[in-house]
Amino acid sequence: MSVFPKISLRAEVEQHLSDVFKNEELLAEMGDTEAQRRFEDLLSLLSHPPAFTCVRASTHLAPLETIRDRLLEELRERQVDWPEQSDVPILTHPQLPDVLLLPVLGPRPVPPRKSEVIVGAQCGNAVLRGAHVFAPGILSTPPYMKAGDVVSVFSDVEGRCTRGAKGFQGKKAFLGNGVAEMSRDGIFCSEESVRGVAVRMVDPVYRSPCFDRVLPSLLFLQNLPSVVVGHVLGPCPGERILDMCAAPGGKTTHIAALMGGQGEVIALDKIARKMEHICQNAQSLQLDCVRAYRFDSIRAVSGEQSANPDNPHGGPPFPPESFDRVLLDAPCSGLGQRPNMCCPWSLRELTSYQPLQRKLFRAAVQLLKTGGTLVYSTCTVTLAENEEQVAWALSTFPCLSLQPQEPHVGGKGMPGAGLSHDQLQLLQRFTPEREMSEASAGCDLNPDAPCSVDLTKEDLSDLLQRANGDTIGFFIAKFLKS
Ligand SMILES: C[S@@+](CC[C@H](N)C(=O)[O-])C[C@H]1O[C@@H](n2cnc3c(N)ncnc32)[C@H](O)[C@@H]1O
Repeated sequence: MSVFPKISLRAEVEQHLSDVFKNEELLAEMGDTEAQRRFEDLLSLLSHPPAFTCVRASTHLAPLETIRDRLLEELRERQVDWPEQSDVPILTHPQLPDVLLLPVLGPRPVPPRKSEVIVGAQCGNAVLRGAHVFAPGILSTPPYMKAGDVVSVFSDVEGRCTRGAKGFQGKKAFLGNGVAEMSRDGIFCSEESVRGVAVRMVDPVYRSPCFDRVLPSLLFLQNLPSVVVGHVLGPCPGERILDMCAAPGGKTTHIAALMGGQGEVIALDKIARKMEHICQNAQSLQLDCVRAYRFDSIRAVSGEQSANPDNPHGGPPFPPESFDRVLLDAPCSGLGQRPNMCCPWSLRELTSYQPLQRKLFRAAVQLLKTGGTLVYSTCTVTLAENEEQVAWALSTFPCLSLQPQEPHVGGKGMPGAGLSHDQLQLLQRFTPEREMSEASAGCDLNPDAPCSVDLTKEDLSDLLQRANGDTIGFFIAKFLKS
């Protein structure tokens, strides 16, 4: 089996999601058969990678065209690895001026070899999105594997393989073939922790360029809906902006770039070890208006109306109404992430996020200035963490109103939380099964015949439609506080 036919979920979770995706309001809108078909498409698409690799270009440092040309040059230099890489088109996006899109080619028919390397599910997901296999991701290799051996790479989708095993008979998904750059002993028997590429993928089931160390100051790998969030927030130079759940800093750095480095972006995250990623990313993208603090954002509102005397450097907690704009990219069940072949969570775990998100939302509303903008986003597909949160927010905070989003490239909100037709239109839900039903599959790139860079207008429009639709699952709501 190349890639799992659909995401594997616990029965109780699948039943819960089925109820959500076939709720009464939704059934009234599209009928039973269509709702069922969309739900099945969703489960199937979640186990596969999105159709495009999206990179955010540092347009605060160089024009988009220059960055695209530099990327093309880089890919041509890597031709030795994959000759067809230089023939893959690099698309720009008409509504996202800092985005470059590269089609992911696959699934390709790749014959598996006898020698098997097993990698952890997270590592496997990265391989399906173009990465090589790094040593820490490897769980099992053949007993005598040496550098130069050709191996087949499999993902341990259920997390059952023990590190250092010499074989594995559990559920595994084939990801493609590669060449070992390290021996088994080099990976498992070293006294220090081993880093670096252990298997270079030469014939992957899904082909997409590896962006490891490619133009690090000019490119940032980011899912398309996440780039949309930065634009929807609409930061302006000179403003003071709060990113409440910021690590690893993808959206923080985007916000800072959109402000041209002028103003202040305060980035908070609760987890200490993640803070260095925010700082490293800001540094590598040459953005010095980011201030990152380890802090629980639920407690980020200070009691006083004046600046916090305990923190002369302007860190948290902050007085109410301190920020022009607030981004709450909330911790969530992450069910929109792709590819994801297996989610082992119980129903209780899956549904545990709503209360935490509401506590964070309360702090966000307090910290936002009157007249300011609040954007709430998640990378999940459930109703409880998305539309239901919007309905709750609108009834709990009369000062909030939903706002149109610019750009709006995703679909509308999902019925089921009692929101009106007009309110749903103001929400942006990225849900890959929408692509299957609404977009034309007109310009499918044949995985084995490299696509010419000269595309017709129609091909380009089909590809962009696909890039907007076949993304990770994601949700965005924009509010004004008055
Ligand atoms: C969806 S991720 C954020 C991704 C980030 N916005 C980006 O674009 O790179 C959610 C983050 O929220 C953080 N988090 C969870 N609870 C938090 C809290 N109470 N206060 C601050 N951060 C929190 C997690 O550590 C995690 O890094």
